[in-house]
Amino acid sequence: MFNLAMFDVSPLGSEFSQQIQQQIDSKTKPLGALGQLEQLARQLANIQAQRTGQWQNIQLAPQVIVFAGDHGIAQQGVSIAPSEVTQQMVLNFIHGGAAINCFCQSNSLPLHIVDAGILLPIASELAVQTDNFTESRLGAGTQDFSQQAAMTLTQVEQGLLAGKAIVQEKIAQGATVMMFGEMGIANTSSATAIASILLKQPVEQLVGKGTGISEQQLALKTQLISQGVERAIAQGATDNALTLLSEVGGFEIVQITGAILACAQAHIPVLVDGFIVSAAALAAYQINPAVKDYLIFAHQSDEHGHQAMLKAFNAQPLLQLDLRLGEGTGAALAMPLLNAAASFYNHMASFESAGVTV
Ligand SMILES: Cc1cc2ncn([C@H]3O[C@H](COP(=O)(O)O)[C@@H](O)[C@H]3O)c2cc1C
Ligand SMILES: O=C(O)c1cccnc1
Repeated sequence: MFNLAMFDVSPLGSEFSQQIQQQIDSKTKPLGALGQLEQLARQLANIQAQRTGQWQNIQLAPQVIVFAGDHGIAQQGVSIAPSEVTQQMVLNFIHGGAAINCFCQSNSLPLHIVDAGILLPIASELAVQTDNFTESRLGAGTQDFSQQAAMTLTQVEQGLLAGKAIVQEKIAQGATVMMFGEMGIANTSSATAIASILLKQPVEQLVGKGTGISEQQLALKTQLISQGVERAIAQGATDNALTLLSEVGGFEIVQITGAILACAQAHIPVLVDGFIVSAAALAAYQINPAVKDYLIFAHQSDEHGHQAMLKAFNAQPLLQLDLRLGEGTGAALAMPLLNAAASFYNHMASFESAGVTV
């Protein structure tokens, strides 16, 4: 039987905080001079200490996982592209040609692709041959959430567990920091609906142009999302994350939600990408607010509503590059900053060892 207690997360404790702060303050620099990198080092060291008891040396073994899913609402013309592009992009990921492939390559990040429920599965011969690919399909795309629930509660539960299982496998293989990406034509509509319900803000304030739709399409998108949001709220989505995800979620968003919860549960930090992954993070936060302690926000997306989401987490994102792509690209681009935080924390000389007297 599915039980949300399977996603229990404990908040970060403070038993190591003093030693960690002392290590940072002993470094040969004015107190606090490494700014946000110091906060990053504190968070990374603390999470690792909760997991392993070891706080002196931050070890980062990153993993990027991109979840793909299709969305029924795409049929209404709320994106620049049709749903078929989701599968085409999954093939592009597998063949190494997408933006996320380039940034994983340039930052030496391993990339795994998950079919969480795109319209048509990729050819089984290719799926079998590709060892960085997992088939974890909840269906052939969701229903159009402007008209009816996107998926059943059973699919939500399966999706949360599937995301958790995928992450657990990567953790068992040694990953210690996780980045999630997504691909799914029209998934900014789903993410906007989730944000509107959880932030209790009207769709008009959060909706954006996604892939770059026209003003006319934006008006239609706003109206359709609002219809779905209204129904979801009537069904009790405001106080129940499972209802929320079944009403307006996406297969990739649900699996990312389960994956984020599983990371927090295992004391693994998550470097959160843009608008869609942040919506999954909001859903995870609704299920268990303690997840917040394990989240690091990579960047502020150019998608209109992302700022409001970041504000809800009281987050200061690491980068602002006007990205509006998803795929995990913002997270992959921010990973060098985590490496820099670990590097100064692990290797910088102390006043004592360097003989520097201030
Ligand atoms: C070629 C192409 C590659 C992409 N890579 C990420 N997205 C991004 O755009 C989609 C969300 O925007 P919307 O809600 O407007 O459809 C998602 O697939 C997201 O990952 C892409 C979109 C396209 C067209
Ligand atoms: O920030 C994102 O994740 C995003 C924005 C627009 C389109 N796709 C993704």
